Amino acid sequence: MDNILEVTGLNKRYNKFSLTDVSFTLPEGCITGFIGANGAGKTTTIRAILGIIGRESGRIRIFGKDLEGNERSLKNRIGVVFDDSYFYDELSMAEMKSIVAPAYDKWCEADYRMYMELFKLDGKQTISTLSKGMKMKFALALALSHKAELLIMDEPTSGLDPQIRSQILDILGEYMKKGGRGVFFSTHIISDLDKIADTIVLIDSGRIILDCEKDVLVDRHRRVKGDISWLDNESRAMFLDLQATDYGFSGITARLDELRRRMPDILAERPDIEDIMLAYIGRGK
Ligand SMILES: Nc1ncnc2c1ncn2[C@@H]1O[C@H](COP(=O)(O)OP(=O)(O)OP(=O)(O)O)[C@@H](O)[C@H]1O
Repeated sequence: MDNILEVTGLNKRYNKFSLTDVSFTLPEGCITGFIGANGAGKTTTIRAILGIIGRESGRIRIFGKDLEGNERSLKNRIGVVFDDSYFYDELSMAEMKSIVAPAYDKWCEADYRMYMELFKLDGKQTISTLSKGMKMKFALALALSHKAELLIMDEPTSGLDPQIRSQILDILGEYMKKGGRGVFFSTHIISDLDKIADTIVLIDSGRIILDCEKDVLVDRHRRVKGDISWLDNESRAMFLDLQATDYGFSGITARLDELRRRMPDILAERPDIEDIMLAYIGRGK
């Protein structure tokens, strides 16, 4: 399987924040969820990938090509959605589309009309009068109407109601049915990941701390519970995150077998992705 997107050793420095040695890949046929706390560096990473902001070092390869020197041809193959899209508020959607469409060699008016109809959007409506959900759908219609093979989206479902979110996720599922494609999207909504992500990349304070298939991630971890008297310093160290009271403990571990050997009576449950994410970023629930 080829990689659609490869980010290697990306470093970007702001005054009070740095992306440090950010590396991950998006394999063909994969939907990757990009997660992390507020301010962890998701938008900065996405902007650096797209060349919207510069970087100190690092390599970005899209469809096996460096962004530098291939910007025009690569951007033709990428659909981009930001959570606050750069639209001219005073224009109608149809006018905005007329500005965007000529930027793409493979703009497909039929696809655009199909998505506008699916989303029940009327092109004559002025952008300033659109609700957040309508704006997001319009952004998605634009991103999906030029035969893009890679979708990069920054929080495409944030602030949307469950019905619209579900519709957008279904469309992404449909989009992936055609081979050779990939989706990379940031989100705070863990149920989005449950529904459609194949792999998960977790960023914390500008560093990638997990890059893993979703199912493998969940299989590898367990929430373990037991009596407080069973814990000693060595077993405590086997948890990523541990909450203990006078009576019992509960924690996330990737070392279930070792813990079972030391404490045969522990209870082990499958954690959800949020449990695992919080354990890795060190905050606990
Ligand atoms: N142009 C800039 N100049 C200086 N600092 C910036 C700039 N843009 C972003 N930052 C800082 O970089 C850090 C990461 O911001 P970023 O928007 O990438 O986080 P995020 O993970 O997308 O957060 P959220 O989930 O809240 O959207 C923040 O501390 C932010 O203040």
